[in-house]
Parts: sequence; C-alpha cells; structure tokens
Amino acid sequence: MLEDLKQQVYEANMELPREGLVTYTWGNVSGIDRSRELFVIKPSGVDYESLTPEQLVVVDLNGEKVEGDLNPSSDTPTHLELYRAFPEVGGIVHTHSPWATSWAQAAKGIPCYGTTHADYFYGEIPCARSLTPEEIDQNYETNTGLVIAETFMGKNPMYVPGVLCANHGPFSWGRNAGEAVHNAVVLEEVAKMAYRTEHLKKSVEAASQDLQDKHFFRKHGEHAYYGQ
Ligand SMILES: O=C(CO)[C@@H](O)[C@@H](O)COP(=O)(O)O
Repeated sequence: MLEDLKQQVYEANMELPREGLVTYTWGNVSGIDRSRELFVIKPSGVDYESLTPEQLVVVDLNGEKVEGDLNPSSDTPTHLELYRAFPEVGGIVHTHSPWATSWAQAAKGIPCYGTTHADYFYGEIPCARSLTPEEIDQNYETNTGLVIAETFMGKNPMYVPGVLCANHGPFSWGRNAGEAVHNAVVLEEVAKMAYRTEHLKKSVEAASQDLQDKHFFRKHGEHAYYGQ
C-alpha cells in the first residue's frame, strides 16, 4: 500500500547520508498521507545501504503498525505526536547531524544571525526543554514529541520548521518528506554558521527584525516573490 508515498519517503531517507546528515543509522524520515491517516517511516536500525522502499513501515495515527515486516523507527511515537500536533506537516526528519546536535547538547536555541537562517526559519530555532526523569522513564519517545509540541504552543510550526531536543538532536519537518529533509540540511548549515558567528564575535546580536521579516516573507506566504 501507499507505493508512491513509500518511494518519496525512501528517496528522502536516502538523501540523509548523501547530504552527510547521518552516521550509520542515526536518523529517520517519515511522510504522511493525511486523507488515509497513515504514515510511512524508515524501519529501525536498518543500514541505508541496504534500505529498500518495500522495507518502509506503514503506521496509523494510533501508532499501530498497519503494514511492514520490520519494526518501525524507535522514534515513531515522536513522529506520531508531531503529526497529531501539527496538521500542516506532511514529512518529518530526525538526525544526529553534528552541528545541530552540538547546539542541542548545549541546550541552546540557534539565534537568527543572518539571512541564510531567515530565509527558512522565522526567528530562533528553539531548543525544547529537557525531559523530566519520569518523562524519560515512561513513554520517552512520545514525551519527546509532546515536549516539541509544547515548545510550539501558540507558534506556527511552518514558520520555524525545526527544533532541537535538549541533549539529543534535531527534528525538522515540511509539507512533505523531501521538504523536511531540505529543512534538515538548512538547519545543519545554519547551526554551523551560527557557531562560527559566535566565535568570531562574542557579543553578536540577532539580525534586525526588519531583515528577518524581509527574508522570511519574500520566500513564504501570500506576498512571496522569490523564485519562479
Ligand atoms: O535518537 C536516536 C538514538 O539516540 C535514534 O533516533 C536513532 O538511532 C535512529 O533510530 P532508528 O534506527 O530510527 O530506530
């Protein structure tokens, strides 16, 4: 079932090692069919070199496996909570890409220092709060998703299509799996640039709100004019 979605999600997964965002099996991509309320996700612990579209696992919005011989990603409950919380989201990525993970391990959000960031993320890329010992002990992956949703309470997740999980790593999303990977690549580049920016100038300030508004809204929303 969902052969086209499986192919899309497979291609999005395969972009992660190509873009240098995953080491070994440290990441996963999913994509959802909203009309059927089913999502497709990478199987857990399967090497990218041996991954095939047929191995992808289909899961429903109750978290039940609907199709697939293999166990879905161990992060499936996090993807599930994000699909529930963010109805506009069509694809989700988790990686341990080194620059974004460094910020996550420092439990620091990434300030918007320039237009590269502002073209994709409107304002700071936040770091979600640390989980409590109880939240880690019971339903850890579900709670990871709930804490991300909590971080975006009252905010538009399509304006900031990514987050850092404290002491863990980044999640990003988009309208589909391919866009979610695109945003994961940008998040990693922006994390690298922000780190270097802070090292070049200790008391660096965020880019002006005018510049952030200009760059985000020239690419997003009804007055966008970037591209064809
Ligand atoms: O976060 C982690 C491990 O810390 C996992 O996301 C990562 O290893 C990928 O797990 P899966 O192979 O998708 O189960």
